[in-house]
Amino acid sequence: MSSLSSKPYQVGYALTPKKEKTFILPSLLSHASQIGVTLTKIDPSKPLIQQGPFDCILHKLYDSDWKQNLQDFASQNPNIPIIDSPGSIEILHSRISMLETVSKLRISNIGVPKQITITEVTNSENLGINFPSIAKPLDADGSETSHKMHLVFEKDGLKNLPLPFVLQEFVNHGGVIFKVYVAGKYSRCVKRKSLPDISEEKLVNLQGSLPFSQVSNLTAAGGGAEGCEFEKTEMPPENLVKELVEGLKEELRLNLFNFDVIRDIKNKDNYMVIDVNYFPGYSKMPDFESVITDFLIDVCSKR
Ligand SMILES: O=P(O)(O)O[C@H]1[C@H](O)[C@@H](OP(=O)(O)O)[C@H](OP(=O)(O)O)[C@@H](OP(=O)(O)O)[C@H]1O
Ligand SMILES: Nc1ncnc2c1ncn2[C@@H]1O[C@H](COP(=O)(O)OP(=O)(O)O)[C@@H](O)[C@H]1O
Ligand SMILES: [Mg+2]
Ligand SMILES: [Mg+2]
Repeated sequence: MSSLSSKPYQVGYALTPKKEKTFILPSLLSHASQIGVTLTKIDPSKPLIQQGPFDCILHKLYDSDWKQNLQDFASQNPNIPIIDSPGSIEILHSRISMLETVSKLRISNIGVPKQITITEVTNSENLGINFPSIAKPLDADGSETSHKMHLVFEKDGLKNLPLPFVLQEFVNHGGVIFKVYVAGKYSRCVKRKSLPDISEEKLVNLQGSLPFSQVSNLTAAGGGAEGCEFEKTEMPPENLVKELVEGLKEELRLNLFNFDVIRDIKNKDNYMVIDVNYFPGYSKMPDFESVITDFLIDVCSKR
């Protein structure tokens, strides 16, 4: 539970309309205001210096005018925390660099699936990637297209996919994914349903590629771990999650992110990180209001 902040704090936020709708919820505003934290909308098209005063800035906008606006503000207000630095966020905008941060940590039992970047599709070359695999848009910049993925069952399935993309080996993981949310010193791991496993038997009958929107066609029941199996699925070891969170925080220098982890069904000690996102959908996390308010108080009081 949040404790009363020592003084009133003003937090300015600059978000897309969609993000504002899912994050700036009445329940967050009311919890924060009870504790002395006011969240105020920033007009990103006007100089930040003329708005406020703010004790910290929260943002998830990436256009160059906004980045310039932030930089001008930062040079005049070097002590006001900006959550987070655009330079640090940028690492997560490529599906290659986002996972390189995980590989750099060299934590035993934690890896990433084998992946390569495809900029053109030729007939001859051997890609060194096993099928099934997933084609993911290289850019993970929050655009509509950045989430449009395809399951690819054979080399022929690479034709006609939007370039450039990352081709990543599909790892059977029992249809359950773990999502780890980080907000400053707080972190929380939750499980969610994921894509179903693809057996060798199923694979022989699958051709070409399939957009994710049609993946439910793969299973009679509509995909993912079925009710009971999902409930029974064990969470990953707490110390492993903690090591990963601390390592990623240090490597990325970010306060607000989440990452997706799967457990390899072939070797249950092995975990793979498949995705890292900046400022994810926190409202789906347990205790969202108090976690975010406590985080904001922490940031504002440290400056
Ligand atoms: O990948 P998962 O874990 O499902 O989380 C998604 C991504 O983080 C999206 O960010 P992006 O598109 O930048 O990858 C984000 O959209 P926005 O931040 O753009 O809104 C969604 O936030 P909510 O819309 O708050 O649910 C969030 O639910
Ligand atoms: N290598 C993989 N093996 C198995 N399933 C995967 C793999 N990569 C992604 N998935 C599945 O696809 C979903 C979307 O992929 P992800 O990389 O998380 O994209 P997004 O950035 O759109 O969330 C994941 O939540 C998971 O269910
Ligand atoms: Mg994801
Ligand atoms: Mg993502």
